[in-house]
Amino acid sequence: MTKIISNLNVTNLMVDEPIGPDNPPLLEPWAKSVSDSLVTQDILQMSDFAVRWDERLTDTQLDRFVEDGWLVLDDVFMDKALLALQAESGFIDYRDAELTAGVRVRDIRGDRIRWITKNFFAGYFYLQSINALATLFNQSLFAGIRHSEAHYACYPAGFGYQWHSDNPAGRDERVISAVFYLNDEWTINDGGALEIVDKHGIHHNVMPMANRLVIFDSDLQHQVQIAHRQRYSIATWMRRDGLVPFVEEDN
Ligand SMILES: O=C(O)CCC(=O)C(=O)O
Ligand SMILES: [Fe+2]
Repeated sequence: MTKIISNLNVTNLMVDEPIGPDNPPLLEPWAKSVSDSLVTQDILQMSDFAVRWDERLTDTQLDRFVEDGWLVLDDVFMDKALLALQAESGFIDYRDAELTAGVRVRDIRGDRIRWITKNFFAGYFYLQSINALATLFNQSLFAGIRHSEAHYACYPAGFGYQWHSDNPAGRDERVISAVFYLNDEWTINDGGALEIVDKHGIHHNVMPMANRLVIFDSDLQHQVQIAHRQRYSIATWMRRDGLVPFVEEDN
């Protein structure tokens, strides 16, 4: 009978340049050696999220936004960026959302969320692109936005978010809200529409379809109708205050 001889106990495992304090893992897209030498078309980059916001938003649309308080843009990002956001949204360790008081009230909002920090890849590029949009709002509407914040959100089937405005009573730091949707093939039977009341008191239903960005004045009342299917989105706020943008620890 052949005897299998293992050398596992005697041979040291050889690792080239072991990872340690002097040799950190190259996990961040902006790590120097990655951006210097390895950038290929396959690596996700900020340019994949570039949108010519000044061309996408005509003067007429901007006027309507001021007049009505809301606006919808479709086909916002290129496929690569959309796919990356969809993929990232599927791998997130979501946390229970909280109301402002820090109390979880499942009856009021059923979404599970994760704030976007530098540790996200696609989400962080998305946030930079939204900052470029905020610059356009500052230049054209004197919106006074100083930074943006965003979280991935997942509404399990059977949940929504009751009527609210994004500025709780007495607050006004949020200037403009923007929600980006990630759901392929969403139909009317899937529920989960964003119902928004415009500045004239007219109700509008917006379906949470992939690659759609709805932008609205943060003071407008809105609700998420009950979704009958898992519903993915990125809720985003452009704010006038100068707070540190990341409100949650990275761990
Ligand atoms: O997902 C949506 O359509 C809106 C979410 C929302 O209103 C919020 O998170 O404040
Ligand atoms: Fe909201």
